[in-house]
Amino acid sequence: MVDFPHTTPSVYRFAITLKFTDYSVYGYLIQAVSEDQSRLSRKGSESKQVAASLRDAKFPILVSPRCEILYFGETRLPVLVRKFIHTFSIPIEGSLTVFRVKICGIKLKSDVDCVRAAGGDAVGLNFFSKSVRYVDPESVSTMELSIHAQNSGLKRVGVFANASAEAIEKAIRPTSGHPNLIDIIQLHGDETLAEARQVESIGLPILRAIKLPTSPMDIGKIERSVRPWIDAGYAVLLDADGGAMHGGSGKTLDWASIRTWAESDQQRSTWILAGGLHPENVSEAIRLSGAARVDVASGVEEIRGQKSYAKIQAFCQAALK
Ligand SMILES: O=C(O)c1ccccc1NCC(=O)[C@H](O)[C@H](O)COP(=O)(O)O
Repeated sequence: MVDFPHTTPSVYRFAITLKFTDYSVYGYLIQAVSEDQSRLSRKGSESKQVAASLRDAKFPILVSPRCEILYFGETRLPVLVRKFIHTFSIPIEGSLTVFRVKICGIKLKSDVDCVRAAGGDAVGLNFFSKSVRYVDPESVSTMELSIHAQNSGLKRVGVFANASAEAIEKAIRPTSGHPNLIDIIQLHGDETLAEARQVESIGLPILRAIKLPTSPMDIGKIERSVRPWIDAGYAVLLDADGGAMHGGSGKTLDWASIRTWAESDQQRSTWILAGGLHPENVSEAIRLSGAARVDVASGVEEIRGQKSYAKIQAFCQAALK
């Protein structure tokens, strides 16, 4: 897996490393990539340092002599490369380089400033109208909030629940010609894979929230919930089932179960721990679950729907230590 420093988020939204051993698929890939009009370099890359030195290069895809594909895309993987991955069942070793700490449901520019100062690297803009954290995508204040988050170097994750692809697209680009309000689409409802595929056409990476029971689970239960989404190329956010409100429930998952599943996952898929985290339990949650990435909404609020700066600060400090 290649992880870039978070200092250049506007250059690299994510990097993916794929490994394969059968050289016959190599030709297929080159064809797929060039058909997709992506620029291709056959220079090798064997270390993080080499990959990092390519930061300013203009090659979104790099196939190394060791048969690794590195993709440095601004948006999702090119369609034909995705097809390639599925056709040959290539295990994805790294996936969306998303974020380490996301503070979800921000509403104010001062929330953004606080997240940035605390060391968080992503904010969630909640576009689910029934949420207490909802922000109207068509309002000027939301547009300004989004621009401020982008200028602050934070990833902007748009949270949706059961919205159609058309509605999501409209929310992301409320006026024609306006830049996207967000960088990543978080699907937090009961969307099917087929519906998510339609959302893909928008051209932004998708993060799939998987709502799990709060009680202990066996590997099979978690695996059945997450695997179809991981196989489809999405990063997953593991959240406690919040019932009709979908998210922001403040309920915790059984972290030991999550760890057992994660350790059994040979693909080492990208996943984010969410659900009931707060400044006092986040380091324990990370220790028990093995999470490398965390997300929080209600746990950094004193008044429901209103962020507490002391809590954001304490949360980030505990999560990043
Ligand atoms: O936060 C909400 O109100 C919400 C409503 C509907 C769908 C998703 C929502 N939040 C998405 C998130 O990513 C939350 O951070 C996640 O559900 C965890 O919430 P919490 O348990 O409050 O930390």
